[in-house]
Amino acid sequence: MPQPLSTRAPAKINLSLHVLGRRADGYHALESLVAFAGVSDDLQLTPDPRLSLQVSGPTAASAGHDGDNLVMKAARLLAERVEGLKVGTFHLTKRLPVAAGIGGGSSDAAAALRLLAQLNDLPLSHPALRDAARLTGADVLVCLEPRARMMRGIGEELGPALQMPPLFAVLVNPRVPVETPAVFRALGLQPGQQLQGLGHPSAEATSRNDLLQVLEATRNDLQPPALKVQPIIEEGLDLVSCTEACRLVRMSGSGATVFGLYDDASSAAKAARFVLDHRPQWWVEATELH
Ligand SMILES: C[C@@](CO)(OP(=O)(O)O)[C@H](O)COP(=O)(O)OP(=O)(O)OC[C@H]1O[C@@H](n2ccc(N)nc2=O)[C@H](O)[C@@H]1O
Ligand SMILES: Nc1ncnc2c1ncn2[C@@H]1O[C@H](COP(=O)(O)OP(=O)(O)O)[C@@H](O)[C@H]1O
Repeated sequence: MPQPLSTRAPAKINLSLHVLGRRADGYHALESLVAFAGVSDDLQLTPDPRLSLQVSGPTAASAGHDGDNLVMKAARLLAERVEGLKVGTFHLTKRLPVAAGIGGGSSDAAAALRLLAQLNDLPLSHPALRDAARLTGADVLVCLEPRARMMRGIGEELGPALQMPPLFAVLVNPRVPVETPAVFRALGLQPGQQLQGLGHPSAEATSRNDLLQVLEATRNDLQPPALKVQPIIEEGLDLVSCTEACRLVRMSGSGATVFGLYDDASSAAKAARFVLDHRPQWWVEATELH
């Protein structure tokens, strides 16, 4: 029996997200500082001539039919581009909430591409791998090498990995899915419409205080339209705002997950207990962002 290969698929957090306009093809041009959390899904690949997927874990049911899973989409797109690609059986342990603004599906797809790259001795810079990532979804490329960095365009322009001081965070999701296209639609931009960008400050910060100052000068432009689509997000923002020693509260991606940032791990853990005490049914995690 061949040994399985395994990797983590960490949650993606948009620390900032500026919308610069809407392209003629309907997609929105973005500028976002992306980081990755300690909480994740897990993916294993056991080599086999046939490509297949099994999904288990607490949020497996909400991830949809296995055949439509982004893990399979990414693997198929790579197999179409690399002749004789060795494949196998994927086993996904799904823990992250689905349609939550933390790119769980994108991170799973990127994890699948990393495992296939390892099995086939392909470098992560291989053009077929990067094409498969881009074609699977806008957020997949940034998840391929999950390190904090700037992301621009619709996710195809990536900056270098940033030496970011670790941020201690609480992640809060009401377990209500929010569909990304609905939030972009609620922004109400016409194709071809440009926005007056304020410009994104440099995220190359040396200390946590510097980084928090940079983040305070940024925003998530999808937060107001997401609140219109799913007003429960406001409850998450309010609860996290009430936690002790919270330095910044914001929504990630198109929601509904919101995050709070703290100076140390114990404040983040305390904040998680506070939110869970008030909303025992919600998904709440204290974690580090890198
Ligand atoms: C908003 C972000 C921010 O990181 O994250 P999430 O909230 O999904 O986590 C991403 O841009 C989401 O990326 P991803 O979830 O991969 O999007 P895709 O599947 O490619 O696109 C879903 C739909 O969202 C809209 N879309 C997506 C990205 C973009 N830059 N402009 C868009 O208008 C389009 O309507 C598209 O059909
Ligand atoms: N592996 C997967 N994990 C989560 N969702 C998936 C996966 N594969 C396909 N999907 C579909 O992708 C959509 C977006 O899911 P997800 O990546 O969790 O969203 P978000 O980026 O907003 O957190 C969902 O509607 C879901 O049905």
